[in-house]
Amino acid sequence: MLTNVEHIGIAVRDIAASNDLFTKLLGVQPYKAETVETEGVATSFFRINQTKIELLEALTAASPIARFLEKKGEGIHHIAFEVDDIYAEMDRLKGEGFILLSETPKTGADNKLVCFLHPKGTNGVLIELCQERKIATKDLTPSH
Ligand SMILES: CC[C@@H](C(=O)O)C(=O)SCCNC(=O)CCNC(=O)[C@H](O)C(C)(C)COP(=O)(O)OP(=O)(O)OC[C@H]1O[C@@H](n2cnc3c(N)ncnc32)[C@H](O)[C@@H]1OP(=O)(O)O
Ligand SMILES: [Co+2]
Repeated sequence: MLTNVEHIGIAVRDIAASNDLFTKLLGVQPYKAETVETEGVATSFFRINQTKIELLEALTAASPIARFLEKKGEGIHHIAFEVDDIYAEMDRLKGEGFILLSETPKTGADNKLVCFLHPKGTNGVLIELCQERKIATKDLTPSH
């Protein structure tokens, strides 16, 4: 099940300049910055109540963000939905005919499991599914 919008991803050319811009716009500073090597991106995150904004700058020419900036310029790059069970959602959405961009979940920011749906199958909007990694409850039970 999709439970809520987890974040909105915005592609930017210069994350330092955009951090200043979004700090002025939102009235809060980014609460974290993270490099995600597998996607070739530097990110920063802003939060207002439950709403999260992810700024993304390309670190390599092969990054999806570099290609996006080249073709479309800066702007909204993706919408990420939190899911309770990413494997179940990937199966369900594949069954509904959506195009998954990976067969298995990848590791995203915050060590979450993520999977993308191709924008060609979603009215031109890149969709990210993301799920918190679950810690087995037995790992939290104190041993006696
Ligand atoms: C930080 C980690 C993580 C998190 O935890 O939050 C992230 O958010 S990572 C974000 C960056 N990673 C990704 O975007 C991974 C998924 N994306 C991809 O695999 C690719 O970008 C793509 C969607 C498959 C497109 O790649 P490719 O086919 O190589 O690029 P093209 O430039 O040729 O695009 C083809 C086609 O698709 C359109 N497009 C591309 N990106 C988007 C987009 N974000 N939104 C809407 N449309 C998009 C592009 O314009 C092309 O259209 P046409 O020109 O009409 O063919
Ligand atoms: Co994202």
